[in-house]
Order: sequence, then C-alpha cells, then structure tokens
Amino acid sequence: MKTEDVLNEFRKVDALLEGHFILSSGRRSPVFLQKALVFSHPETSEKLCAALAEKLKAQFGQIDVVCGPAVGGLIPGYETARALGCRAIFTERQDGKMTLRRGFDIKKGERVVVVEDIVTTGLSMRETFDALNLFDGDVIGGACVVDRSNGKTDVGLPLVSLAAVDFPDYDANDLPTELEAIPAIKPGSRGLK
Ligand SMILES: O=P(O)(O)OC[C@H]1O[C@H](OP(=O)(O)OP(=O)(O)O)[C@H](O)[C@@H]1O
Ligand SMILES: O=C(O)c1cc(=O)[nH]c(=O)[nH]1
Ligand SMILES: [Mg+2]
Repeated sequence: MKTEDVLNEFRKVDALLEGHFILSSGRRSPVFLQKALVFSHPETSEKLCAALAEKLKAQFGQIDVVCGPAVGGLIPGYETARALGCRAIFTERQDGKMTLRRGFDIKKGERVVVVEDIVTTGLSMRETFDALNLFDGDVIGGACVVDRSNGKTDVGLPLVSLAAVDFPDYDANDLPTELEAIPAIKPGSRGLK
C-alpha cells in the first residue's frame, strides 16, 4: 500500500480532520488523523495491518510479540499480531507512566515489536520501549500506520511505517495566526482525567 492509499482510507470515513488540535506531545496542528474512525471498520483494520505486517517481516524477520500501546495502538497492535501469527500484548498509562500490566510477560529471547497507530514526535513509542525493556526479551523495533514526521523522528530503534506524511505541527507558544483564531481540542487520551 502506498501513502495515498492509506490516507484515502482515512478520507473515506472522514477521519482526516482539519481544525486546531492539541497532539499527545502538546504540539499543535491544523490536521488530525482520527484513527479510531478507521479502526472501527474491521475489514479496513485487517487490510492496513496485513500490509504493515508484510513490511515488518521484511525488516525484522521473526517476531514473537507485538505490543500496541493503549489506546491508539490496541487495534493495530492486535490486528498486526494476527497477520504475523504471533502474540499481542499492550501497555497502558498508570498515573501517566506507560506500563506493562495485567500479567503480560515477555520471555527471554522473544523478539518484540511495538506497533503504534500514529508516530509524530516518537515520544509515546520511546516510552513504550522503556516500559518493555524492564522485562526479558529483545525489543527490536517499532512500526506505525502513519508516520507524521515523514521519517524524521528518531525513536532509537528501526521504525517501519505504512505511510509517511509531512503534516505541520507547532509549538503552543508559537502558533500561526490562523490556528490562534480557532479553539483547540485534544482528541487523544494522554493526560485525560
Ligand atoms: O509520537 P507522539 O508525539 O508520541 O504522538 C503519537 C501518539 O499520540 C497518540 O496517542 P495519545 O497519547 O494521543 O492517546 P491515544 O493513544 O489514546 O490516541 C497516538 O496514538 C500515539 O500514541
Ligand atoms: O500526535 C498525535 O498525538 C496524533 C496525531 C494524529 O494525527 N492522530 C493521532 O491520533 N495522534
Ligand atoms: Mg497513543
């Protein structure tokens, strides 16, 4: 699948939003990919994640465990694991800190990949690597459906993306006038009370 094919899946379900958005990192953007709308269609999720799994196999070879960070990584993580025929686990935030809970374990020698929906600054991916590195097993890399940094983000390990785009984002204290004029909304779950 090409980047345009992936973006078309977002357009089809009106999930390529325009406005003023507060991203997980706190940065602001006039564009937001509302992945939850895309992943509410199981056949679309299956198609996207099967394509991502092919890229993962080509990059990493054997993969034993896929970890999808909650909330956004849950569905793509599970669906990619299904395509790979491996185990699916997830991390979640506990008092804001990305954590592996619920009795999930990673055995020595198991090769683990983190699958995110979206990567922008890569902070969530790095936090997930840190959470997983407290366990046995080898965290070998990451993947995402859309890389909003167009390949520029360094997550510290190899990163595979199904689509790479260059959507603008800004420091909250340095907004263009057209964004300042629109009230900001925060669609993601980081910091939710
Ligand atoms: O690369 P980053 O700058 O970290 O941004 C990407 C992260 O932002 C979103 O999560 P968010 O924390 O908004 O919550 P969600 O998973 O509930 O959407 C998305 O699911 C990624 O995890
Ligand atoms: O950076 C983010 O938080 C982010 C951007 C985006 O387009 N979609 C999303 O779910 N999160
Ligand atoms: Mg997330």
